Amino acid sequence: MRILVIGAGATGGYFGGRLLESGQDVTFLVRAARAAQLARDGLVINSSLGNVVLSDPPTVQAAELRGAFDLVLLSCKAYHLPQVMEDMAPAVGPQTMILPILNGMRHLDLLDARFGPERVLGGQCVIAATLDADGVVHHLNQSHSLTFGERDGSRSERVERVLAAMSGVRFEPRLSITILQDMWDKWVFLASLAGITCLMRAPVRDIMAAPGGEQATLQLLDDCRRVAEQNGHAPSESVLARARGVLTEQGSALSASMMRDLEQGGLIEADHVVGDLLARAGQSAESLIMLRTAYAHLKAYEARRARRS
Ligand SMILES: NC(=O)C1=CN([C@@H]2O[C@H](COP(=O)(O)OP(=O)(O)OC[C@H]3O[C@@H](n4cnc5c(N)ncnc54)[C@H](OP(=O)(O)O)[C@@H]3O)[C@@H](O)[C@H]2O)C=CC1
Ligand SMILES: CC(C)(CO)C(=O)C(=O)O
Repeated sequence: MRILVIGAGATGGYFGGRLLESGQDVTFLVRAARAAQLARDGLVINSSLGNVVLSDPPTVQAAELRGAFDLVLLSCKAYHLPQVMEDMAPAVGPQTMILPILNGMRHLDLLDARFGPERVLGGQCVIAATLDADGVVHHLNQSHSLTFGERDGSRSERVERVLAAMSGVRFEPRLSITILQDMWDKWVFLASLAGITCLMRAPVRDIMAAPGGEQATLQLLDDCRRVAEQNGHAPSESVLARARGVLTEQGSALSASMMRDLEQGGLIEADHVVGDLLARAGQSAESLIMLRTAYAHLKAYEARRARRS
């Protein structure tokens, strides 16, 4: 299976690197600076689940991209998606599967409109990873699952092939027949985690140590849950119980990747992860005070960042 990984950043570098490590036919679509870095230093993954240095990993830049790939693993940030869709278009043929692992949901609509819904799988990953200034991928926790599936819930021959290509890799591949619900479940959790850790500029443990921190977190989770329910994707009680447990765990160092981006003064996926959820609440958005506050805070950060640069 010819696999094109879009971007060799935190998630693309990790999952693409693991696929390459296991002998799969992987090429990274990268921009010039990352191409030079990878040619010089290799793709370096630091992980408590196994370090690896992959020297001279196969890369391609947009202008050189020719011929269809079997699978495109899409791992860019949402704000880069319009340009990425232009750049990856030559790699998408009639049989190509596009597997996005972005947080949120809106990218599905954009990909459907550009490439046709029949080419777009559902997907998500659970991992905490970051790319440092030297281009090293740091895996920060013990999770590294990549879940994917047909959005109509079928176990098609093509997704079985993806699963087979991922067998034996050093991450957890999961073929799901409920991928849309899985994506909504993760979105509810992630929007809560990103919203609260950015708002409080702190990981979970410090929020739990603050008066009212737990209450604010649970209120935000409930706001996100209400939007999912309104859109026909209410999380189950067990999913919610797990989310509550993780979001309020005493002593937990967990924070969202959005908080890491924000603390570094970088771009953030405010509209994609939090704004789009609020937009899907329609008229009820008025009553979602914590979700609206979290979004207003992220937009204020963006406005300040834009003014300063
Ligand atoms: N990091 C995490 O722990 C997690 C992230 N996610 C989600 O995964 C998605 C990706 O996040 P993450 O991996 O952290 O992001 P990163 O910013 O680390 O990686 C994205 C990469 O995409 C590359 N890129 C952007 N535009 C192009 C282009 N036109 N052509 C080629 N490459 C391009 C960037 O390359 P360049 O160096 O050239 O800018 C960058 O390295 C997001 O939606 C995020 O929310 C989900 C779970 C966990
Ligand atoms: C919540 C987490 C760590 C799970 O993968 C994530 O998606 C993120 O921080 O962006």
